[in-house]
Order: sequence, then C-alpha cells, then structure tokens
Amino acid sequence: MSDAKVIVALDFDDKRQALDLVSQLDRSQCKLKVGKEMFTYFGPDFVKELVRRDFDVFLDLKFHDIPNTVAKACLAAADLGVWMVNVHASGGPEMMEKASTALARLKQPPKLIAVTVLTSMDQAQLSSIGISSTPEQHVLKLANMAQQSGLDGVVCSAQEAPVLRKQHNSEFLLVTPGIRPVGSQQGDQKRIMTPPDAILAGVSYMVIGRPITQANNPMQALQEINDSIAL
Ligand SMILES: O=c1ccn([C@@H]2O[C@H](COP(=O)(O)O)[C@@H](O)[C@H]2O)c(=O)[nH]1
Repeated sequence: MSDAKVIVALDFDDKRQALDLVSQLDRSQCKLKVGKEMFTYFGPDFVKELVRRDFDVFLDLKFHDIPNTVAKACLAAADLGVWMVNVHASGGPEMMEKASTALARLKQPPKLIAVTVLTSMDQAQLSSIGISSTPEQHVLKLANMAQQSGLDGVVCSAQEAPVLRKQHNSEFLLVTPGIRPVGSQQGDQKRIMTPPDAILAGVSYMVIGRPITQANNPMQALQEINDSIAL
C-alpha cells in the first residue's frame, strides 16, 4: 500500500480523459476513487484496469440494502482487488456486521468503511430528513455503531475529525471528502476544510475530486496539495 494521503476522486463521464490523468500519476502521489458515475458508465473492467496499474483503489459505491445483499456486494468488490469499499452506516448494525464478517473470511480483505453524514449535508438538510441532532452528533453516533460492527473506519467531514479522534485511535480510518484548498470552488459541499487543516484535525485520508480533476493543471494542483501537507 502507498503512503499517499490524497485519494483522487475520478468523477468523469469519459474514460479516456480519466485514463489520461491516471497515466500521469503514480501510486506514491495518490490513491484513486471510483464512484457511482464511472462505475455505472464503465463497470468493473475500469476498476480492474486501475488495480492492474498498481493503484490503491477505493470503490465508493456506498452500498445500502438488506444485510445479505450488501455482504455479497462487498465480496464482489473484493474480487476486483480494491483496497477499500464502503457501505452506508444508516443501513444499521446488522447490515454492517454481516458485511464485515463476510470480508473477514478473505485472505486479503479490502478495508470496509461506512458513510456517516454526507459532506454535502448541513443541519438544514439533516432536519429535512427528520434528524434533529447536529451533523457532528449524528456522525459520532454512526461512527460508534460502525466501529462496534467491526468496520475499519468511516467517511465523514474533516470538521468532525477532532471530536472523533477523542473517541477512536489512529487505526480507525477517517476518510474525508469535502476538502477544499484555499481559493477553490465549494460547489455542493457544505462541511469543508483545507488539506493542511484536515491533516491537523487527524484525518487518515482526504478524498479530493474537482479541485484536482477540474483544475487547469491537475498534476500541479495535486503536487501543491501534497506539498501543503508534507511534514
Ligand atoms: O460524504 C461524502 C461521500 C462521498 N463523497 C464523494 O467524494 C467526492 C468528492 O468530490 P469533490 O469534487 O472533491 O467534491 C465525490 O466523488 C463524492 O461522490 C462526498 O463528496 N461526500
């Protein structure tokens, strides 16, 4: 596994464009994330191609279904050779435990993490789906549930990292989208933080998409982010 802290979110509708970028990268600079858009367009073969190129791949399909279906989907993801896979914590403890138990039987299981509260959601968005707690309170609750269900960590925003780190040691992965270098567009992300602040807050990995992929010079954007978090 590489030491890279940045996971580049490959959100493209054009495989050639994505692979052009990937061809300029190496595994020491970043890991890669494939989400719903590219997986739906280009399927498992695209994921296998990135694994073949020796990248650590996070398959971000956020499984959320009945326990049996989610466990089997996680096994299918593991078959692709990915480094990390995820489920929605709001699927509940039984769903998470079943997925974690299924993967634990493998020789080299991928990391299994749970999405807590999407980084595009703020207090108003949470209220609109009937949740009256703050994003931080709800993230904490779901993260505890994920850990008790045997998961390796959670997807949360870097804003929750300091309080999560009081309860979970550094082995518990905090994977944080909603990362915005100074001067980049916020877009639809609500709970954001800059890369250096996120590292100081105790995150394990930062998921970064548009600030890199939509930059005039994506390689320079990635290099600047890596420089900004170098010890
Ligand atoms: O809570 C979440 C969970 C997943 N994501 C994904 O991360 C990237 C972020 O991309 P940006 O372009 O840097 O906003 C994207 O693939 C999301 O699907 C998230 O943003 N928040």
